[in-house]
Amino acid sequence: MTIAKSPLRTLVIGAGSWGTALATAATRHSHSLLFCRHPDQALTIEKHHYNPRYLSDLLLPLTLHATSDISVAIHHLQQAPQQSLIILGVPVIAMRETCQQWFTLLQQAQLEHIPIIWTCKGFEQSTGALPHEIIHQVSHFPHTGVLSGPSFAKEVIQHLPVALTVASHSYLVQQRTTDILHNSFCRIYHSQDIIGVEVGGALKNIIAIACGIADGLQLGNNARAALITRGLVEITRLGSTMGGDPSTFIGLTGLGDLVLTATGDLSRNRQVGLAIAQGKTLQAIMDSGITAEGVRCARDTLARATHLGIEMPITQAICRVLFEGIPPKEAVQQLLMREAKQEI
Ligand SMILES: NC(=O)C1=CN([C@@H]2O[C@H](COP(=O)(O)OP(=O)(O)OC[C@H]3O[C@@H](n4cnc5c(N)ncnc54)[C@H](O)[C@@H]3O)[C@@H](O)[C@H]2O)C=CC1
Ligand SMILES: O=C(CO)COP(=O)(O)O
Repeated sequence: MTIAKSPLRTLVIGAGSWGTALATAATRHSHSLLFCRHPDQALTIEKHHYNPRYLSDLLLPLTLHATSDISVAIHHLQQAPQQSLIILGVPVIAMRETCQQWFTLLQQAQLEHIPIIWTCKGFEQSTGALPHEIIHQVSHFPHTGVLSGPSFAKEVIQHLPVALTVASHSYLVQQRTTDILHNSFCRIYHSQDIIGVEVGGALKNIIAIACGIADGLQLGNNARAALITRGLVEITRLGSTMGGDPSTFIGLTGLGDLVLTATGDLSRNRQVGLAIAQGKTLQAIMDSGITAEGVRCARDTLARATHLGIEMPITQAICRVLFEGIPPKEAVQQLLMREAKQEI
């Protein structure tokens, strides 16, 4: 079926790198509209087919449309409410505000039955809530889920192969996400483990920072492999205590995303680690406007782990470096010099 004849419609809210990439992937099987906060951004995408603020060197498909007008976005969904999907592509820091604004509008337009998926990775700072908890606090919309997995936006815009997991208790969410995003370069897997998927996505960012630091200090391949493996143990320990299925953490959204961001230089969290190892201050790094959710997540995770009595030595070491100013080399020594113990 040609796109002109497709009944499917996608609205992506949040025109950062990942929102732009997913809106691009969605043009394969649906009429895809990207909602931008800034009118100039929407105009440039419409007229010149690139996002002037994110990944601006990549050309976007002519079939991708953009708007900064909320009424246009709502009208887009009203054209085919039974065939639509909404993707929330904003970071966790903007999740509550975005949901509060949009869910009211969707309800007023009687569009609350449209499946909604989100992509953010982390805990809300003020409440410690996971994204699905924010969603449920704001609304009781029936068809919601999380989309996650190892995926650099740049590669997705370039149509390089990627595999993602959508976790939801709603069959409609899984089916609509698959109908719209599953194609010859993008595989969609299904899961019901929302907590496991969300916790894996949030915590891998902390280990990506740790690997960036280790690589920046030139500690070698052995050190990186140890950090990834022991990092996965930490993620699984906390994640399963929080209610995630232990097997989720060795899947795409756990180990998969961990390997990607711990080793791939496109990862902003890894870049934070590399910059810290070069002696840059956290303040200077964050002032550059980089979205690196592992920084906030490290503090929130450590607080949660301490509360639950769970040991997370790598996370603790990262917090010492990021927030207490301990030199990275000293934190490495402290990690290595802990008492020998049983591996499993
Ligand atoms: N970039 C990537 O490759 C991937 C990112 N993700 C996740 O997707 C989420 C979004 O990431 P990116 O697009 O990379 O971030 P980004 O920094 O590139 O873009 C963030 C977007 O959110 C919007 N935004 C920020 N604050 C807002 C607010 N208060 N209200 C409304 N909109 C706001 C910005 O205008 C921007 O469009 C993050 O949680 C990230 O972890 C997931 C997979 C891949
Ligand atoms: O989550 C990501 C890929 O799956 C993107 O990682 P960064 O946020 O570290 O860039």
